[in-house]
Amino acid sequence: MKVTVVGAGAVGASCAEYIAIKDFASEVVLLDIKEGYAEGKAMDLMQTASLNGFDTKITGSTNDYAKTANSNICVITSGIPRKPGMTREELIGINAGIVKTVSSNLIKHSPDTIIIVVSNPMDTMTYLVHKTTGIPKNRIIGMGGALDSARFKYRLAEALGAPISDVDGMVIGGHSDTGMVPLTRLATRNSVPVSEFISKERLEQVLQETKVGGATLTGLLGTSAWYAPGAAVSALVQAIACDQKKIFPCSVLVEGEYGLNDLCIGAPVVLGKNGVESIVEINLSADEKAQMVASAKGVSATNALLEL
Ligand SMILES: NC(=O)c1ccc[n+]([C@@H]2O[C@H](COP(=O)([O-])OP(=O)(O)OC[C@H]3O[C@@H](n4cnc5c(N)ncnc54)[C@H](O)[C@@H]3O)[C@@H](O)[C@H]2O)c1
Ligand SMILES: O=C(O)C[C@H](O)C(=O)O
Repeated sequence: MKVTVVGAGAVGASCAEYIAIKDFASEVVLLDIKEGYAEGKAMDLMQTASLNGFDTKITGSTNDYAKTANSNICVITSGIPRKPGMTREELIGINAGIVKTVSSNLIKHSPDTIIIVVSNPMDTMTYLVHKTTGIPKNRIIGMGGALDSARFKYRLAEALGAPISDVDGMVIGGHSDTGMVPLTRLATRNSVPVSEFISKERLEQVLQETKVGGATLTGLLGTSAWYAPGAAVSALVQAIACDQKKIFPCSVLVEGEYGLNDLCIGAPVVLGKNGVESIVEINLSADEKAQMVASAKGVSATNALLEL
């Protein structure tokens, strides 16, 4: 199993590290445009192998896509992150050009690859990859919901005073400060609805904290987060590489699912060796459906800014 990660910055390196530590891939290629940067990160990570006990071979490349040839999975993290006070949508001007060039180079060398898009604004960047590469929709996956759901579980556990492993919950919709749809109605503590443990008001606070999870970290760090994003990407890569058939909310092209068309947006999907094996349509309440429609409107408005 060969995995390429484009962008050896904060998220790309964290993602490569988690993939290596889980030890399911034979090879990870890190590629960056900055001279020597990916090679340096790869060497540093390889020097953790004997300490962390993995055999995954990590190599670096300065913009040489020949080294990525025949990758089974390619992750795109190249592009600029936001600064405090910015929205993810404001990154479109620079990141669209980067994602378009990078995805085209990847496909040239790995025509059968599955692409995971991370660069922001992620739903729009995922749509851009659809529009410009023409590869089948099951092989283009945007990472956002897996991260947002992890943050949701963190906030739920905090509110419940429970261990995170006791909590389950999912966030669908767009990966934006206003577009996320945390499914509080379906969240559970060991299969008991969380509403049985905490008040409506506290649950509303959890929902709001989840939606601005990325912005909160950006305010604290001065740039956006990388540990949980890297871990979320590595979980998707592992589900595909190991054909786990696990459900994750991912940004995928919807063609009628949830009543939506012609955009990529977060929905629960089964991930396996073919990438998106299926989109799972869960029964949403009228309010949740309305939130999905509003979220889709926001994503489509950003998509309209693309020069396709
Ligand atoms: N979808 C998500 O949940 C999620 C989570 C975190 C970050 N992000 C996004 O991921 C992106 C990367 O964030 P980061 O914190 O790693 O940023 P970073 O600045 O640390 O790293 C980005 C890297 O991309 C490289 N790069 C730029 N143009 C390139 C090109 N054409 N080819 C190859 N490499 C190129 C840069 O040299 C840099 O090393 C940002 O757009 C950020 O908003 C998304
Ligand atoms: O918040 C950001 O800009 C980065 C990422 O989308 C995140 O949610 O951490």
